[in-house]
Amino acid sequence: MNLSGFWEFPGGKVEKNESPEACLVREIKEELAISVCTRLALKSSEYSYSAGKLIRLLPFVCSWQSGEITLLEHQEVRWVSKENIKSLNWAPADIPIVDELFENWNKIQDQLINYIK
Ligand SMILES: Nc1nc2c([nH]c(=O)n2[C@H]2C[C@H](O)[C@@H](COP(=O)(O)OP(=O)(O)OP(=O)(O)O)O2)c(=O)[nH]1
Repeated sequence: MNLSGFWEFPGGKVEKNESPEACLVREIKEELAISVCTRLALKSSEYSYSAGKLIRLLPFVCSWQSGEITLLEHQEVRWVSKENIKSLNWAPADIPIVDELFENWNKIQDQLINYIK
């Protein structure tokens, strides 16, 4: 809630003995009610919102496997294009991830095309 009003990628904290990929699949199911598959890891981002507390974001590009998006925990969801991604008010820790997506948009799309059935 202290990041209320900022845009974030769906996700959450890794539980004990859980891989980052399994965590993301679980969190997206809990938050958006859809099943996804992790496809591509992006660079991690470390950020300190308060002294002595560091968070590390481990981003993955995913493909949507099944289900319809239902907002179970968030206020709003939005699909964004390359043209719009930088204009959103992102949580500070997300900015390097947004920059990586923006810089590599076409390359990432080319890599993901292999997963389209
Ligand atoms: N999911 C997510 N969290 C982010 C992003 N950017 C960012 O700074 N954060 C921060 C907010 C939180 O301090 C932390 C993730 O915590 P969370 O509240 O989403 O985790 P969770 O679902 O496991 O929540 P909880 O069980 O602890 O309540 O990372 C982002 O893009 N996505």
